[in-house]
Amino acid sequence: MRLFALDATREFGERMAAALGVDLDAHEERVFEDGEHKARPLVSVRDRDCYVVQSLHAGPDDPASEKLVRLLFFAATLRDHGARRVTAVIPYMAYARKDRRTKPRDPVTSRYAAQLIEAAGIDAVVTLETHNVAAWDNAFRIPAVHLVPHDLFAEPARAFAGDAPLAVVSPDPGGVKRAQLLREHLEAKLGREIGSAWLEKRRSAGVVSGSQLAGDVAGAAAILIDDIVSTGGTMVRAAETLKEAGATRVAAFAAHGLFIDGARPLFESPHIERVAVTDTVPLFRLDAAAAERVETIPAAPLFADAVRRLHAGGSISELLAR
Ligand SMILES: Nc1ncnc2c1ncn2[C@@H]1O[C@H](COP(=O)(O)O)[C@@H](O)[C@H]1O
Ligand SMILES: O=P(O)(O)OC[C@H]1O[C@H](OP(=O)(O)OP(=O)(O)O)[C@H](O)[C@@H]1O
Repeated sequence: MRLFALDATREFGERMAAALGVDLDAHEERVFEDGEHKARPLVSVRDRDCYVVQSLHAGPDDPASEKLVRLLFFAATLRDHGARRVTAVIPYMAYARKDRRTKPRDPVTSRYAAQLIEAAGIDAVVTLETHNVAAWDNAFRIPAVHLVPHDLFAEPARAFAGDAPLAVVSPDPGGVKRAQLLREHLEAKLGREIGSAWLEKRRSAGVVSGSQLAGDVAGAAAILIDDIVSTGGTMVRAAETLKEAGATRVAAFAAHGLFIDGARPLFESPHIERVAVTDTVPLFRLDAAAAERVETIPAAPLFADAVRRLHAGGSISELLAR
């Protein structure tokens, strides 16, 4: 096996390598004077099963599209030099939110990103909790592994709720299945019944509307679960509605913490007691006080386990059933 982490995702790659008990394989990334770049492996990849780690969130130094292009070019380079298989390990998948047309003549960018990945000669992809699982599954013809963070959230959920009644809530209709699966996982893990609810939400031209709540959260500690926290607006709106409906406390859990502009509304909200995300996106947009309030759960061991199984022909379904 060869395990590479591109420079922008070096730290996450190192955490994966540590979980796998290996060192990252060496590569070189150079930027030319005009801003163009090249990357090459510094070890032979002939007949090797290669894994390339690159998280496609924007910032702190490069936009998402730059990181995507670097991943594509490096994967193509590995193929050119005889790699037997190339798997892209993408902790945070960019452009996943543009999974459908919402305006006339809109793009479906999530599918175009998948087409580019396939065109670069990548044989398989692995990501964590993308925006729309159906869109992810349908965009690729190559094996596309979708990991979920349910087990990563079990201990934070237990610590948050204690013995109080607990409800798992989706802040929008698109996340109902995600919340349902987390709730089922937590019921099995915590050994007790957990309630559910979901909220109405519509985003158009940058404006978010809708606030109806389906489900009963009165007297319960509520965990909001989402794929991403971006500005934090979705979580704040949902937390207000839950408190009005009688939830005693609210926590905001998401797989990916983008925390755009420091997500100030989230950290200033009197309604959100706890924030938990995985480490697929570093907290570079948060000041020290906000970062202190975030519980960051390592996802690298989960990715390492997935890579171990992919390399050995093991079961990903078993991994996700834990
Ligand atoms: N990066 C994105 N930020 C905000 N909204 C996004 C992003 N990517 C896709 N979307 C989706 O676009 C529509 C809203 O866009 P309109 O042009 O106003 O229809 C909404 O479904 C977002 O999820
Ligand atoms: O922190 P925020 O800035 O509120 O952004 C985060 C929200 O944005 C995404 O949904 P989006 O509204 O784009 O999805 P949809 O239109 O597909 O429901 C995501 O699933 C979160 O719910």
